[in-house]
Amino acid sequence: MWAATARTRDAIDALPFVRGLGDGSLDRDRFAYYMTQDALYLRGFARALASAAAKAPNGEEIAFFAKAAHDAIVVEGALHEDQVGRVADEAEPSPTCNAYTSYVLSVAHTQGYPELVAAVLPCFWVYADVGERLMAKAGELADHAYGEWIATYADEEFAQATEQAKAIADRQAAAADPGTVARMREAFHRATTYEWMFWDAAWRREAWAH
Ligand SMILES: Cc1ncc(C[n+]2csc(CCO)c2C)c(N)n1
Repeated sequence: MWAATARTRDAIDALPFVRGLGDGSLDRDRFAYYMTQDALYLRGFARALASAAAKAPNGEEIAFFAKAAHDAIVVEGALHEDQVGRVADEAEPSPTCNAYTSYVLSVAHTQGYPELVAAVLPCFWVYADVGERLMAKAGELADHAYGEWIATYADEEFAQATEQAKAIADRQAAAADPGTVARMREAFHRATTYEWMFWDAAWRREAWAH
């Protein structure tokens, strides 16, 4: 599945937003827009993770997704408050933020556990992948404008959570019928594309036309 998204991942690395995050040259306004949209995304995404916990077949996977839902709000929420302060209650999700969260929530509500696992996997995998790559290039994080962001996603514990999410998806795919596997691939691919769109939207400071 990961191999099928190689083009999208190359496109993510090439995004001006991601390059600027890596070398510290990204302007603060675009970063603040991204963090505000991300806070709105995390609230919806945490609900999808909680749904995955509700659908999970065993205690280990219930605990994994329930902790991921918790971390999406608490751990990443702390990063947000450090970086941009509390998100204003009146902040409105952008079209892309709305589309991505609505998409994962629609999978949560209309499809099964295997498809939902595939839909939430890029959120872990893309961020661990980008975090690791930016870390390798970043040098001393204390002197880096976006060091705290990079440290959050290059973290070893986060890498382990990503491995666990991949293992769960692999087990589900191995036991699934061909129709379910096809829907898992589609969900994985679409969510990976939404990850690209999310950064691109922040670069463009995307807004609603009306
Ligand atoms: C657009 C967007 N995509 C992925 C993440 C990363 N992320 C969100 S929730 C979660 C699981 C619990 O930590 C992870 C890894 C993000 N912040 N913003």
